[in-house]
Amino acid sequence: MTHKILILPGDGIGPEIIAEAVKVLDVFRAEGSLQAEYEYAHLGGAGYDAAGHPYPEETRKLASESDAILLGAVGGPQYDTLPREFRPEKGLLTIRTDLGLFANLRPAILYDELADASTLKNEVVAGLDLMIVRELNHGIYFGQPRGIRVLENGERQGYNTATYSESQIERIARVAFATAMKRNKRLCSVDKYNVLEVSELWREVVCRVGQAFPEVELSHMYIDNAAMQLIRAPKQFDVIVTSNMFGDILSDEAAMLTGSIGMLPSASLNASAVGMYEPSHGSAPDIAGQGIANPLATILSAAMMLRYSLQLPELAARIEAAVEAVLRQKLRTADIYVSGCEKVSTAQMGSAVMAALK
Ligand SMILES: NC(=O)C1=CN([C@@H]2O[C@H](COP(=O)(O)OP(=O)(O)OC[C@H]3O[C@@H](n4cnc5c(N)ncnc54)[C@H](O)[C@@H]3O)[C@@H](O)[C@H]2O)C=CC1
Ligand SMILES: CC(C)CC(=O)C(=O)O
Ligand SMILES: [Mg+2]
Repeated sequence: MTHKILILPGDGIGPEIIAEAVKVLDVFRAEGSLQAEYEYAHLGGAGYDAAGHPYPEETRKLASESDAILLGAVGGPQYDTLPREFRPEKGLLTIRTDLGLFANLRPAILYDELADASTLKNEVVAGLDLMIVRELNHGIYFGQPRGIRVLENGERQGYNTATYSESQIERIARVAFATAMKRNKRLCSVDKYNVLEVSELWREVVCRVGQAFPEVELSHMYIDNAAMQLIRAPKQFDVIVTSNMFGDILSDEAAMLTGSIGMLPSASLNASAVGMYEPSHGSAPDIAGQGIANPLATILSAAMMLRYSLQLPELAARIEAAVEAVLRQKLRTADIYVSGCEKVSTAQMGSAVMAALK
C-alpha cells in the first residue's frame, strides 16, 4: 500500500530540518521498505506569503487526504504584527483542531552519548526516558471568550478562557493511561487543582478514567511543583498527562534534560491513526538560514510517524538506532556540541543518519 505523506516545511529552520528528515525517509523508499508518495504544501508564514493565509485551503484539502503529515515549524518575527488570524501560529493551531489531533505525545529521552550536553548533572538525567502526553485541541489556547476589551475606566484588559469538558479530559486521560500501560505503568497528572476549577474537573475525570486501569499507579502534581521536580529529579516520572498550555511549557523544559530542544520529537494524533509529526521546538528565526539547526528532533518525528501512523515500527527503530549511532560517532550540531566532538552542519547530520541506516 502506498502511503500519502503531506510535507509542510513551514518557516525559519523548518525547510532546513525537513529536508534532512526527507533524506532519511528516502533511504527507505529507495530500498522499497516504505511505499510513500509525498505532497508538499504551505503552512504558517509560508502559507501567508504564498496564499494570503497561514492554513491555505489547498493545504487543508491535502491534509484531509493524507495518511500522515510531517511538519517543520512555523513562525517568524515578520509575521508577529499581523492580525492574529493571519499569524503562522494560528495556522498551526487550526490544522491541529481541523484534524482533531488532540493527543500530543512528546517523548523526552536522553541518549547516553548526550549526557554531557545536558545542563544538568549526569546522575540527574542519565537514563532519562519520560513521555509527556499533552492535550492539544482545547484549554486556554482555544477557550472562548478571548480578546482585548476596554474597561469602564478606559483601561484595556486582555483575557483568555481555560475550558475543558469531561469528554475532552476523558479522551486524553485514556490515551495517557494506555501509554503508561505500555511503559512503566506510572502516570502523573499535572494540574493547578488548588486554584482552578478547570483543574478540579480535570483531576476528578482523570481519577475516574483511572478506575479502568488499576495497574497504573496514578499520582497528581501541581504544575509549579512539576516544573521544579522535572529539574530536581526528572527520573521520578514515567508518563505525564497535562493540559495544552502546561504541556507546552513542560515539554520545552523537558527538552533541556535531553541536551537540547533540537532533540525532542512529537506526534499529534487523532482518534484514528492519522497524525501530524513535528519537532517540539519552533522555527528558531535566530539561526534560520545558517545551516546549523539540529535536524534530529525532526528525523525522530519521522520515526514516530512510521511507528504511529504508517505501522512500520521496524523502520522507526532503524532511524532511532541510526541517531544513536551518529551520536556515538561524536557528531554534533552546535546546540549539542561539547569539546572533543566534531561539529557538523544540519545537512551533514542528516547525511550521517542516512549513512548509519545502511
Ligand atoms: N510548532 C511550532 O511550529 C512552534 C512555533 N513556534 C514559533 O517559533 C518562533 C520562534 O519561537 P521561539 O520562542 O524562539 O522558540 P524556538 O523553539 O523556535 O527557539 C528557541 C531557542 O531554541 C533554539 N532552537 C530551536 N530549535 C532548534 C534546533 N532544531 N536546533 C538548534 N537550536 C534550536 C533556537 O535557536 C532558539 O535559541 C515563534 O514565531 C514561535 O511562535 C514556537 C514553538 C512551536
Ligand atoms: C506556537 C504554538 C502554537 C505551539 C507551541 O509552542 C507548541 O506546540 O509547542
Ligand atoms: Mg511550544
